[in-house]
Amino acid sequence: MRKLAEHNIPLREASITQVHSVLRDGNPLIVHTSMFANALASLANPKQQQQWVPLAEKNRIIGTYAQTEIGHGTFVRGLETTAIFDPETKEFVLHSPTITSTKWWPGGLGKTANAAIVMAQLYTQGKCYGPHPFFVQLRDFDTHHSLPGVILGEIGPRLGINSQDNGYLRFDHYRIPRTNMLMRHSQVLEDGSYVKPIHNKLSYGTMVWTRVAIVHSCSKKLACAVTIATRYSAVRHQSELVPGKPEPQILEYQTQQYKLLPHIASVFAILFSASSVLRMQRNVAASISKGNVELLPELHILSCAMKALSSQDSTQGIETCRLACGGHGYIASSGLPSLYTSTTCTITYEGENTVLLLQVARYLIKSYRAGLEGLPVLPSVMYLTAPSAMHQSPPLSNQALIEAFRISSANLVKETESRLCRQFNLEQNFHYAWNRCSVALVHCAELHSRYYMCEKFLSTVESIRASDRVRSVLQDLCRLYLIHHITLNQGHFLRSGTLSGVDLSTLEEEMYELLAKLRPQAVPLVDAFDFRDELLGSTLGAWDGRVYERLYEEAQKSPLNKTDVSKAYHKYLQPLMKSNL
Ligand SMILES: CCCCCCCCC/C=C/C(=O)SCCNC(=O)CCNC(=O)[C@H](O)C(C)(C)COP(=O)(O)OP(=O)(O)OC[C@H]1O[C@@H](n2cnc3c(N)ncnc32)[C@H](O)[C@@H]1OP(=O)(O)O
Ligand SMILES: Cc1cc2nc3c(=O)[nH]c(=O)nc-3n(C[C@H](O)[C@H](O)[C@H](O)COP(=O)(O)OP(=O)(O)OC[C@H]3O[C@@H](n4cnc5c(N)ncnc54)[C@H](O)[C@@H]3O)c2cc1C
Repeated sequence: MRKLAEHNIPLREASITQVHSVLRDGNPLIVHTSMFANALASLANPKQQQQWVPLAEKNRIIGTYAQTEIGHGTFVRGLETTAIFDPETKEFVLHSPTITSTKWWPGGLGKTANAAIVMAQLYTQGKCYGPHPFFVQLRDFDTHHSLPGVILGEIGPRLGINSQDNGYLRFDHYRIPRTNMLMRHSQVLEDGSYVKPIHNKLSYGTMVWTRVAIVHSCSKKLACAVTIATRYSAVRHQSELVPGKPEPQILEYQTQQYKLLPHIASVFAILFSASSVLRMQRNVAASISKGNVELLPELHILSCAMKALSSQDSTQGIETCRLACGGHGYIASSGLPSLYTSTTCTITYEGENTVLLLQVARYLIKSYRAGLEGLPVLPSVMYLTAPSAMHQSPPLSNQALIEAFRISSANLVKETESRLCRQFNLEQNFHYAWNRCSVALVHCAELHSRYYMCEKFLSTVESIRASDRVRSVLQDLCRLYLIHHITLNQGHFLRSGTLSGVDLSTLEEEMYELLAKLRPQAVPLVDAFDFRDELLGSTLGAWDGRVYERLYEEAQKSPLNKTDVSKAYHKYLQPLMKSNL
């Protein structure tokens, strides 16, 4: 917090700095500095902002974002917490009517936060208007005691991020002023009448913002993991590459290069996509403040697509890096286990990935159908019905590979849409038919998202300002990324006829050459991420490469090493040894 103040960084931008990496196992303020700060910035009206933002900036108010309930996470429309307007007192009455309506999970809610943005079903004049955000004080601002009518606590240990006190929260007819409803987009007036927003999903804006921030953070986490595993692979010598010769650095093994280099490339692919979605988000935010919501659906879909892909890629990449370090990757001091546990949650939170991919698929199918009917579709999906440009680029050039992605994705959407129609004819119910096609629909979304990420990687590398040597390394990395993902998805390319078996063999051959070509760049590339040792927090990945010394020094810190004979010997082991059991 002191660093943020020193550098004049507004609270809501803290999450896209490295400030949170300092505490590797999560921290209780992360939702305060990210979602809470953003909800105030984007959902509160100017008067409300004047009232709460300065207090939040000074950390007098520490907030969280309380949406998920123990019985409802994905399906936001199904939330049960109610906020019923009482025109007599001009207050909302917040209530948790059932066990399933208990708020569950919000970060920092357990012990840290004294306020929350609560998503609750808004009722006024006897009518329900769906989930809306409310500013709710939970604890006394001086004593920190929870207020009467507010029941809260911490939910217990989790797979990771245990330094963050995820909490639960219930309301017992708890009253808040009318003016605590966040009223930038929709309002309840004094007489109880409801003023609707210009787009009915604007109250979901904080989720969209956070999905974009998550893409950035996934790139950083993966960059940490590849830094650790690559440096370690340059220090570690094992086995014989040629019988009788000295043990080589494990980075010399092609299989090790295959484990690491595509994930180094992935850091750039995710980062460049994140920057592109962030730019779009800033444009959309500016348009919304002028009353234009035209591009909101496109932003929603791209943020869903990139959040899903980047969380999946970084989680898998971190696990591959851990495995690439052999036994030492399993030790906590390597830093890799906590990187994994603090990243795998991004697959689930802020929209479970399958659910987000189905949102993307819904958009793809709708856009495909609109395109066929000659209706306007948004830029990122025009390719679904636009004529193919496959033959315009030299065979197997980068452009040709991007075109192959585009055509394969369009082909898969077309095929899945036909399947959906056939299923609809059988079921006579769109929703059942949709469910019957949902595995294929997720594949459509994944391929489209991968195409977008590949395209962003390539277009950024082509336009980036860099020296020829740096550009050439980035071009090789980008090429490796494209080929790697084509080989992983080869079925789609063969099915669409965009690449032949011979093409795939040629590309595979090139991939193996690229691994060897990029091997000398591996350490400089991860050094260029420029993580301080304190941020990496790894015995395996420190800049000086003193892996064994650090492992040994770290072992000395184990509490069990404080005494030669542990208490457990006297209490359990010695009696056992003497017991003839
Ligand atoms: C340091 C690191 C960082 C900081 C890290 C910070 C730590 C974070 C900690 C974690 C915090 C949390 O998890 S907070 C809780 C997060 N929870 C979630 O993300 C819940 C996920 N669920 C949802 O978002 C929704 O329920 C969703 C699945 C989209 C379905 O919503 P609905 O049922 O209301 O909508 P649907 O019927 O499916 O769709 C209706 C239409 O609305 C559109 N639509 C749906 N959502 C939209 C949206 N947000 N914006 C625009 N449009 C939207 C759809 O595209 C459809 O368009 P048409 O097709 O045109 O009709
Ligand atoms: C570490 C962590 C921190 C969190 N922090 C917060 C926070 O600060 N604030 C907050 O409000 N929430 C928070 N959450 C909650 C989080 O947002 C939800 O867990 C998430 O949205 C998923 O919802 P769920 O748990 O209900 O899963 P579910 O929706 O029950 O998902 C379970 C399974 O059902 C499937 N499924 C669900 N719906 C569909 C569908 N329509 N079609 C196909 N399959 C479906 C999913 O794919 C998944 O496989 C946090 C969660 C975690 C793990």
